[in-house]
Amino acid sequence: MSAPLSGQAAPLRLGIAGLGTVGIGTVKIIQKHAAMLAARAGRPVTISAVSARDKRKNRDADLSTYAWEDEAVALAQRDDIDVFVELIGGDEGIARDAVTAALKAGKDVVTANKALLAIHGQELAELAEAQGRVIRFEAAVAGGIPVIKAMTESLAGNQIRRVMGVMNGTCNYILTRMENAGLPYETVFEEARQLGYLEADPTLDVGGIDASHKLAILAAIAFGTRPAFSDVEIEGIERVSIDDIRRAADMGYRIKLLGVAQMTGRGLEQRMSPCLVPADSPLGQLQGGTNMVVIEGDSVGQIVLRGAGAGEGPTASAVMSDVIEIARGVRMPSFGQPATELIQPQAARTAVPAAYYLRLTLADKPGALAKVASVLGDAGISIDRMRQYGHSSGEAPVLIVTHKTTPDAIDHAISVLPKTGVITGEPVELRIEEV
Ligand SMILES: NC(=O)C1=CN([C@@H]2O[C@H](COP(=O)(O)OP(=O)(O)OC[C@H]3O[C@@H](n4cnc5c(N)ncnc54)[C@H](O)[C@@H]3O)[C@@H](O)[C@H]2O)C=CC1
Ligand SMILES: N[C@@H](CC=O)C(=O)O
Ligand code: NA
Repeated sequence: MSAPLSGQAAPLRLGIAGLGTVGIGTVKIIQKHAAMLAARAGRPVTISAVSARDKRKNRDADLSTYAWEDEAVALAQRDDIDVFVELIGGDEGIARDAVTAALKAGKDVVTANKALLAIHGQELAELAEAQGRVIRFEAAVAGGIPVIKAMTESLAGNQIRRVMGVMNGTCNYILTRMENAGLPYETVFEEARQLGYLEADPTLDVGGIDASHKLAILAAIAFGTRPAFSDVEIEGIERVSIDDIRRAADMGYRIKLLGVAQMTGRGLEQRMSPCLVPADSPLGQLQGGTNMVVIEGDSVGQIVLRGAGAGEGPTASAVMSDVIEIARGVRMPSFGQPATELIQPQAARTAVPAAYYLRLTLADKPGALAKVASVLGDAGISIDRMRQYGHSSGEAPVLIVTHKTTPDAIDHAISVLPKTGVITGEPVELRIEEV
């Protein structure tokens, strides 16, 4: 009887740079499931060498049998590795240098680095193709959710109409915790910091940048365009107040940091902003640090993927899916088609009509509401629902849900409203996304 395939074939040898949450998670899977991985990959998956900033640091895995490199670039160029696994992070500096060095040295690359891909993905994918290598990044978008493979493989027969989702677990944790515990943003932000949820630079999370990196990657795959992170219209969650979360809930909505990408006749729309979604929709129901990606294809209809977007196990699970794909000999182009064929997208600000949520604070005097209604009417905006809240001071909080209107009409109305002299404070305007 012949020996099993995994016993015959040469091992796939990895060099892992970055031994933090994701790096150690990846080492653990390889150590724990060696036989299973070999069977599935058709060959053993081994680690030849590793690299991180501090060799002496105590880590939650036995690394004693692997060679150590102080420099990630040196690791990337070693003769005894086939795949360079970049789990350091950052769009510039060492991660970019090491990935470039690996590709030039003829290695395949697996990375979880969404910032690197969103900003330098085109250049790296072209380099990989020129070298006859692959660069794969399932972990970079929505962590453990297999969204890259879903889009590049399972949905490859569809023209994608729209892709959207909640792709930053920290923001979703903050927003749902604010609602559930009735706490203000600042308190929950501090809680998230204590829990270790925030990136070293928290503005990447709460400023919507991390989620926008992910959206730019998905948009490139969905629409056959070069990744265009700098074209994403970004607004983070810093201005979302507990008041708006409560008022939105009163009207049957939840506030989510939602990314939406779609191709229209005007070009590629990519936006990341706090939006209202129906509380009973799949996105509205999403609690805590979970991610959700919604993909709409012309043949398949709507697909909803939900799961852990971060954390040691889920992210390492995605890294391993790429490693196994490479071990099997699958050579998938990074963005679903050859990088040189991706087109430069024309950036377009969204013109897609939507309903809007407006929260205004009116001076409590006769005719104030009539003036607001007249501004909205003049802008061609029709009111669907309106609610005035009890008040004790001379100010009256008013909530308006409009019928569908254009973003231009809303912008115009918001710019005119303060001139009526009946508005105190900044009007709050949030788009209500149809999901
Ligand atoms: N933590 C998570 O849940 C997720 C992380 N990612 C991405 O995975 C990557 C890694 O993230 P984490 O493991 O969370 O980061 P981490 O901060 O826990 O680990 C980073 C590792 O890189 C090492 N490192 C830093 N500078 C280095 C250098 N010059 N040479 C070699 N190693 C160096 C550090 O020593 C550390 O071991 C990032 O790109 C991140 O955006 C993606 C999805 C989820
Ligand atoms: N900071 C990110 C981690 C993974 O990408 C998040 O909160 O989702
Ligand atoms: Na993923």
